[in-house]
Amino acid sequence: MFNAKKGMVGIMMHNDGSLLKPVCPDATEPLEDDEIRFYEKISNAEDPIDKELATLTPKYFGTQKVKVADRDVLCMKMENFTYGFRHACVLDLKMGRVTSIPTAPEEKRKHEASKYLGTRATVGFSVPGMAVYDVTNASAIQHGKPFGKALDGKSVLDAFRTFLNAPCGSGVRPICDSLLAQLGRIDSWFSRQRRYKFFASSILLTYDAAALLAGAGRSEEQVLAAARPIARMIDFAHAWPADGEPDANYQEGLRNVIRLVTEVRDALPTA
Ligand SMILES: Nc1ncnc2c1ncn2[C@@H]1O[C@H](COP(=O)(O)OP(=O)(O)OP(=O)(O)O)[C@@H](O)[C@H]1O
Ligand SMILES: O=P(O)(O)O[C@@H]1[C@@H](O)[C@H](OP(=O)(O)O)[C@@H](OP(=O)(O)O)[C@@H](O)[C@H]1OP(=O)(O)O
Repeated sequence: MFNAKKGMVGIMMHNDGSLLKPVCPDATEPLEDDEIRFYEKISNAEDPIDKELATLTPKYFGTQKVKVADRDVLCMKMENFTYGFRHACVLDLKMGRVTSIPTAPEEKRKHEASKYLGTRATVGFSVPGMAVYDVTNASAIQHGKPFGKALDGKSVLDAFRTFLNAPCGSGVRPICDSLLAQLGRIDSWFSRQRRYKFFASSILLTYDAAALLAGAGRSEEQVLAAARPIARMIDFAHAWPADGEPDANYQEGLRNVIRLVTEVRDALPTA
């Protein structure tokens, strides 16, 4: 259960269905962890840009200490987008060509710059994880980092097709449309904000593929109500002050994510 590398546990689920994300292993109080400070700031914000940002992330429910094998682990409690899903599909997109903060030690910068070159250099993001329920073959697939490291600017489109269950045809269209509308809100926020540059931060895409099992004859509203598609920003351990500049590193990847989902949608057959 402990992650030997980071010396801590992975994400856990609370009895009420929310997520418990362990924070920096050395932090025993919330003020010692950057990501907690970030969520506290935006969830109590008066500033309109910060307030809007809070609507583009999971809802934050504060912190909680959790006993794991006799250790007190400090966790953030947050909204779980896949709670209650029967066939959860989850795509984690780590945004930006550059994923280390400007003051990171050279060794860390070099290590980060050496990974996921096939997608970072072409589409400006990487795919550290993807879980899909493949409706056509009735099988659940879980891909880790090696899958994302093997992708390039062309094959990443196939990964999006697989993730979106494109072979299911026109039933997938409302899911794509909903994801695109939500990604558009994130893009709009980035076009106006000049407060942050995010490093190694992700966009999470989720939906329940059980919505596609019922077959033809369902209205778009019925598919959407069952699929509950979500596109949100997650993972803010490395938020950096932007000093009045746009976050071009994140925006490049985001525009390509929007392009790829649009390409999958536009190639679907009409109903
Ligand atoms: N709000 C959420 N709802 C549903 N699933 C989530 C949510 N947040 C995170 N996850 C799942 O947990 C995974 C890890 O999340 P996150 O990147 O925030 O944690 P992490 O500890 O920084 O992970 P890593 O170090 O592997 O990047 C995501 O890829 C996703 O599968
Ligand atoms: O070893 P990897 O696969 O490159 O994964 C890294 C790694 O977990 C790294 O942690 P650390 O070893 O620097 O503590 C993560 O860095 P941050 O915690 O600073 O974000 C990286 O994000 C991981 O990279 P990735 O998930 O992109 O493969």
